[in-house]
Amino acid sequence: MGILDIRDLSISYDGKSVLSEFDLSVSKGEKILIKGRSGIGKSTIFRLIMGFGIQASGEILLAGIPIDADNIWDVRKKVAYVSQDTDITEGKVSELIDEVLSFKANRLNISKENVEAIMSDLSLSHRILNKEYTRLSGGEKQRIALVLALLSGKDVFLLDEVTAELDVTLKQKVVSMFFDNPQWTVLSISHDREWEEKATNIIDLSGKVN
Ligand SMILES: Nc1ncnc2c1ncn2[C@@H]1O[C@H](COP(=O)(O)OP(=O)(O)OP(=O)(O)O)[C@@H](O)[C@H]1O
Repeated sequence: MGILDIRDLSISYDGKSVLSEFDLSVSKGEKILIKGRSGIGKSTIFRLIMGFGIQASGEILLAGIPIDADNIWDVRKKVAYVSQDTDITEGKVSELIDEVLSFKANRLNISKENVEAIMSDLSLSHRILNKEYTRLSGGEKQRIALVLALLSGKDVFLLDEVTAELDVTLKQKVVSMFFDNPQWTVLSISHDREWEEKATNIIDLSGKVN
């Protein structure tokens, strides 16, 4: 049993099979790249793990416990999800960061210097703190969403195309930020080769689908 287990997962939309009898077992600390052509069902897997209302058969377990409607909020407390849709929130960037840091569990180890170091690694100037999130560029939103995930204190990450809008240097930095921590379990959906080069396991969904 892993930190995350997917067993016999099948999904279809309007009679068309998207995923069929899909199995995956992820051990703590693994760094997984999920790839496969557009529309094959990669994002659907993440949405199911986070409990975003899709009918499916099969089972998903987090640390051995089947995810269901009663415990989905526990799952969301433990798993950081950065979706392709970066229009996730609104408010000033500084307020969003303060909100994440205000959760008791996160206050323990994170200082203002940590935040500044992460932002500087992602080439984000401190001036962005005063901007409205909704006014940021696509790449800036993506990087702030990553900062929020990195500060969340969680240790399982589902990252959906989070480097798509970044330049090569930033892509490499983001991959290192998530993959270099041996404690973190990371599943990344991406077409970027920077993830493929460092992943411990590559799941290619092509050929697994009807
Ligand atoms: N709510 C929905 N209703 C109907 N069809 C859906 C729904 N959500 C996803 N689909 C379909 O399921 C298939 C898989 O979608 P998904 O977003 O998982 O693909 P993906 O592999 O992540 O693609 P991409 O690489 O383009 O992001 C697509 O054909 C999509 O149109």
